[in-house]
Amino acid sequence: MYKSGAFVAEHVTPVTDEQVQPNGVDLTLEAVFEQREPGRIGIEGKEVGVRHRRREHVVEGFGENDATDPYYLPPGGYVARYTEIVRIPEGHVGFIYPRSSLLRNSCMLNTAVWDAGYEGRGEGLLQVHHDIEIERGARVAQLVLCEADHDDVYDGSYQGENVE
Ligand SMILES: O=c1ccn([C@H]2C[C@H](O)[C@@H](COP(=O)(O)OP(=O)(O)OP(=O)(O)O)O2)c(=O)[nH]1
Repeated sequence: MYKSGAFVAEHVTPVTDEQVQPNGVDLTLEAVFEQREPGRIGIEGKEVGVRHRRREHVVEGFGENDATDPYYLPPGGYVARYTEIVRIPEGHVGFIYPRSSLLRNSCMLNTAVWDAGYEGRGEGLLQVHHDIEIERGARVAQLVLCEADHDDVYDGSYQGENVE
């Protein structure tokens, strides 16, 4: 059974009333990264290739704008990091869906499974199929939690990621 947005909100920090939806909690965009070096998925182990944080105001041909300008993203694949720290409680599994306004603007957020016991500021693959502007701090995704059986809890290399 999927849990209510109010329940999900207890496991997201920080969270405002505006982010709490009937069935989940909206997550906001903290940063956008562009991959510069190859990564590697091995039979044992994996490596994330070098990525560079994209500046908010890169607009081809328009020079430097104000630091408060939104991200201007031409078509391509980007790694999006969420602002909020998410904790997946035991007895649950998390899924993130893109905000539908992204799809309606020819963009997609690809996501994987959020394991019971995971805590951190996670990331997703932002596919841009048509130029789009996204403000830092804008809602881009929705986290939902579903009750789930499991044996162990998450103890992988991304545990505690991006949490100072
Ligand atoms: O779209 C997603 C999906 C999951 N996660 C977080 C939560 C999840 O619990 C953790 C690890 O995900 P996964 O188990 O898929 O990573 P892996 O590639 O198998 O690495 P590891 O073996 O270190 O867990 O990353 C994200 O940040 N984004």
